[in-house]
This record gives sequence, structure tokens and C-alpha cells, in this order.
Amino acid sequence: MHPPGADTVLVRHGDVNTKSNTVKRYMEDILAENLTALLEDRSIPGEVERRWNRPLVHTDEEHVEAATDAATDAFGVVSASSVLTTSTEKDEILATLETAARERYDGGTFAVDARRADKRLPYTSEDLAREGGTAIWEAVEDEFEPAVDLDDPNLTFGVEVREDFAFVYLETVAGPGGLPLGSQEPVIALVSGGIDSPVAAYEIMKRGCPIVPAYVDLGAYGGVDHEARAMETVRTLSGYAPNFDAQVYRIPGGDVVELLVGSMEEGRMLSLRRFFYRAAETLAARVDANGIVTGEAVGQKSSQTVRNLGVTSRATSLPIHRPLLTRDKQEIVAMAREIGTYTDSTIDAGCNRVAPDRAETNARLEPLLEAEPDGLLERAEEAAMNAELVEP
Ligand SMILES: Nc1ncnc2c1ncn2[C@@H]1O[C@H](COP(=O)(O)OP(=O)(O)OP(=O)(O)O)[C@@H](O)[C@H]1O
Repeated sequence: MHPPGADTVLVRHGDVNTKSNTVKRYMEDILAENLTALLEDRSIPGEVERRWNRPLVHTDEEHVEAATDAATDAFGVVSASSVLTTSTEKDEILATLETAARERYDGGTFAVDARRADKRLPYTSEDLAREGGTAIWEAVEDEFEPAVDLDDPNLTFGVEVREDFAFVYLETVAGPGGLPLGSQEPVIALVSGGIDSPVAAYEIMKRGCPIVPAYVDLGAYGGVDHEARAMETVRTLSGYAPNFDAQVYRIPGGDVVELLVGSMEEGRMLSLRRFFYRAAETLAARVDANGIVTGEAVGQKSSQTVRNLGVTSRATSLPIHRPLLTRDKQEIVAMAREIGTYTDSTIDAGCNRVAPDRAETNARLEPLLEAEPDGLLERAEEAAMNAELVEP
């Protein structure tokens, strides 16, 4: 809901504010570009105004809520509101609250949440909250009995007074937080057709890292459904980052999977992970990426015991980022639903099919290397060099 006449989106960021002025300016520029791209991608008319601390999106009343929703899909944004802009004159703010109350407050409880950035103003936030509350009360009391609830109101009238303008709003929509995408270095995202890896990729994007998605084609053990799902999740992720390349590197891995299944029993999943990591490392060198992100979590699978993660990680000298390391499956599923990468179809394909009946949970590097086919990592490097770029 927005106040009548609202035509602007007030965007709030969080961690960007903790930066030095130079870094903050740099990050605010990136955020403005990303906001513009999101609006364009969704055909929402709007212009982004770069302002210190609070970027604004100028649009029209018809599109203001869609623009607010788009802004809250931008990484780095903590929240956004559809706002009506007024001067910093207290009387004008109170009159705006009165009008908003007449048009939008039709019962239940209310509160005023007032803040001011400029402490030199001739009134305090408390003055605004108190006098605003009275103005709202008097605007509606002939229609119904208003009630104030400061803890859990049905409707919150927000007022934010900045140096030159004041903004009045009725709703605060939460964004992902984090840092603007592109403010950190890119990483290779190993994406499978599973639930976890897209969530992990989203999490690292949230911290500002663009992803270079890589899918390992598992041949007969993967299949078109598996790959299609991986591609679909990348498409969904790219909706959050329309100004970033979303093409996927498809790394050929079918032959290696056949080889591992035919030659190894207990440690085969671990050698397959080593193949993944080394291929990702080679790809990273190709595209100038600086790390690898996976959807692994401690103990979620036999290949993800702490010991096995330690052993398999030795296949690369690049850092492997595992944002879901300590998450429970239920939490990950909830996150996948939230960001739109969850689908109900749990395709029985991919690594599940490669897994042996008795999997290694307690590997040691030396015996694993002995059991592993010779030249596995060289094959991974070659596969990464042969990876083709595909549209998700
Ligand atoms: N075919 C693949 N291509 C690229 N990366 C993969 C592939 N399979 C697995 N991975 C990576 O290895 C991690 C651990 O593999 P795991 O066997 O748990 O995956 P999964 O269950 O198939 O998928 P997810 O972890 O996405 O639910 C994944 O989170 C993903 O980052």
C-alpha cells in the first residue's frame, strides 16, 4: 500500500553504509546501475536518482509498487518504500499524514514511525510521531474509533525526514540486504539440478559477487531433465541480475563419470567432487574468477562430512565458498522457495545416481588418490578447457 499520489521509491541499503565515503560512493553507483537494469528488465518506467545514503526511483503512481518490488530484488537493498515526497516543513508533513489517513486508514490500529536524518531541524522525531499521531487521529475519528498500537499496529505511517525532503510511506518492503552485485569479484558457481546450489549461488551474489555458472554434464547419469532444471534455476537467478551475463559453462563430464563408476566403489563421489573443483579452477583461470561456490553443507551427504570436504578440497588451490555450510535442509528449501528456484519435481538424477551403495564418509587423501583413475585432474582441466557456453 502507498500514500495517495506516491510516485517515488525510497531505497535503503545497509552494509554499504558501513564503508568509507569513497567505497560507499562506488557501491552506490553500482547499486544505481543495478536498479536501473531491474526496472528496464521488467518494463517499469522509472529513473534512478543517486543520492547519498538513500537512492530514489522516480516513477508514477501506477508503477510505484512494482518499482518498489523491483528495488527489493536488488542485492544490497535492505528495504524500500513507495513514498510521497514533501518539504521538511512540519505542517506539510502533518497535512500529508492527514490526507494519507483519510484515504488509506479504515480501521484497526495504527502507529507513526518517524525518523530524521538532519538533527538541525526545529523538531524532533518524537514531536513528529506525537503530532502526526494526533493529525491522523483527528482525520478519521468521525468515521471510526482509531486506536494506537505502538508494538504491533495494523498500519504504520512512516516519515523519514532527510536534509532537503521528507518522505511519507505506509509500507516497508524487505530486500535481500548484502552488497550491490558487481561490487566484489566474480566466482564460479557450480550449479547442479538440485535445490542447494542455486541457493548458494544466490547467497554469494547477495554479497556482491557476480557468478559464472558452471554445470557439469554427467552424461547418462545426468540427463536432459537434470540439465534443464539447472538451466532453469540459472534463469531465475539472472532475473535478479539482468545486467550481468548469465550464460552457463557446460563442462563435459559423462566419460569421467562412466570411468569412476566402472573403476571405483566407495570413494567415487569424492573423486567426482575433485573433478568438479579442478574443472572449476581451470574455468576460473579462463574467465578471471576468484573462487568457487557450491551448495554443500556439513554432513548433508556422505561426501560432505568435515573430513571429506577437507580431503576433496585439496584438488584446488582456489577457495571454495560454501554459504550453506551450516544450514539445515529445511532452511535451504525455504530459501529456495523464497527466491523462486525451488521446484516440486525432485528429479532422481545427477549425483544421486552416481552414488555407490556404500559411500566413503571418512576418507584420507593418499588411499583416495591411489584408488582414483590416473590423470583425473588433468582430465578435469581438459574438460574445463572444452566447456561450451550455453544460454540458460
Ligand atoms: N552436475 C553438476 N554440475 C555442477 N556442479 C555440481 C553438479 N553436481 C553437484 N554439483 C556441485 O556440488 C555440490 C554438491 O553436490 P550434491 O551431490 O550435494 O549436489 P546435488 O544434490 O545434485 O545438488 P544440490 O547441492 O544443488 O542440491 C552442489 O551443491 C553443486 O555445487
